[in-house]
Amino acid sequence: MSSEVYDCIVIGAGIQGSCTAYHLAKNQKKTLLLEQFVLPHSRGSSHGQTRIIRKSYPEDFYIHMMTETYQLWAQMEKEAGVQLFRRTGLLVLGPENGDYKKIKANLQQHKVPIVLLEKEEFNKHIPNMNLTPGDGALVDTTAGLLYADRALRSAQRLFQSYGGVIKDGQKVTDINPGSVVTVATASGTYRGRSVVITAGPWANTLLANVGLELPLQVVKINVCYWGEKVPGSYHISRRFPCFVQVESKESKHHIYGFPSNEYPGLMKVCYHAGSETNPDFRDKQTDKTDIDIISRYIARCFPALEPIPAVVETCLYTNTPDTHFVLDRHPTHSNIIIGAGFSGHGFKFGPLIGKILYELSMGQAPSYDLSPFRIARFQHRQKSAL
Ligand SMILES: Cc1cc2nc3c(=O)[nH]c(=O)nc-3n(C[C@H](O)[C@H](O)[C@H](O)COP(=O)(O)OP(=O)(O)OC[C@H]3O[C@@H](n4cnc5c(N)ncnc54)[C@H](O)[C@@H]3O)c2cc1C
Ligand SMILES: O=C(O)[C@@H]1CCCCN1
Repeated sequence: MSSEVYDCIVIGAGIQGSCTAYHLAKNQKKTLLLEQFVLPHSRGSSHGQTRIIRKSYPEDFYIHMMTETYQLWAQMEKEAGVQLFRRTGLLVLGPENGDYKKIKANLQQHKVPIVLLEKEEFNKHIPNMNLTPGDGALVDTTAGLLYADRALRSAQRLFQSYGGVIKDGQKVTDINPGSVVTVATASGTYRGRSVVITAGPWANTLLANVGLELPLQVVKINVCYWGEKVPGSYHISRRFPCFVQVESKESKHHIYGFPSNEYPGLMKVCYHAGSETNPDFRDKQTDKTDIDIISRYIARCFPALEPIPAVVETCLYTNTPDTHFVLDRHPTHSNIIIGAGFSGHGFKFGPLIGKILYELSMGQAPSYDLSPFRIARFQHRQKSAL
């Protein structure tokens, strides 16, 4: 074992761990970032070209957090000298009385600039798309997309430029709590005054080492790309926005997509649900119900797309029962910090999550009210003996 003691060891180099490490090193903390796979990799939740960034949430606390998050992304863009955010607007659609109504009211209450689209003028703004009768439609004009792979690389590169150390290809196999925490991998043992666990779909595997089990469900998401019948019909350069259909005839779960940009002639449209999986054996899943749901939605609402996917990739969600994140200290070891359960919507918050986990790991008061994110909310479900 090396005699070196880090201020913090971050386990897991997805967007949350990489952003946490970035804040730590930027604040002169001696930090080690450990990753089980050789970087970059596509087996967790943070790979792929794009993610939606938006204030369109029904909950106040997420809108509130997004104000600073946009600033932190802009700051990271500046430091990295790389474009990470592209404003496309986000088209939000759904039956007037459901979640759509809550999102609209929340955006209006928080004075987020939006444009309400009446059905008569819908196609003037959004060509090649059919608005479902009875659905409301609005555009959150501040929203857009994040270049995800680039953002992840930028956080890791900045972390290293501030003196941080990344050791990839090193799976953590044991964690021994104490005032100095010992973390073991097959290649070495490391010591840190604090540890942040941001292990994505593997969170519970790691937490078992510190006597904790959270009610997390790992879900495989099919990331589907659909061919444009006329290439360019939904292209980003034609100002087609990102969209979220919050509920639809086909499903109560979101269907969401991005303007075509990543692969020429293809538009990414996905379903916000999938089948439960084991992150180490996920390719055994063959359920295609989700793809059928998107197909039917596309046939009905996107007349200029082929309703059969041209490319299907995979990505994992780690869901909590209420879909809110876990941002907390370990209940008995206060220098072990947990960031988990990002439930398919955590990427956009990366730099703010990183700041919050940094604050917790340094024993500081967090800048936000973390009550929606506490482990204690699962008390009745927890299987741990704590
Ligand atoms: C298809 C899809 C679409 C999404 N769309 C959006 C969106 O539009 N907007 C949005 O905001 N969010 C979105 N999300 C959610 C977002 O991408 C995730 O919330 C986020 O990437 C989670 O990051 P993470 O760091 O927690 O997990 P991960 O990226 O999985 O990182 C965890 C890391 O820990 C490592 N690790 C695990 N165990 C160990 C160990 N024992 N030792 C060392 N390392 C370990 C893993 O290898 C992994 O690299 C989407 C997710 C998916 C899958
Ligand atoms: O976090 C987001 O913004 C998207 C919305 C749709 C579902 C997937 N995640």
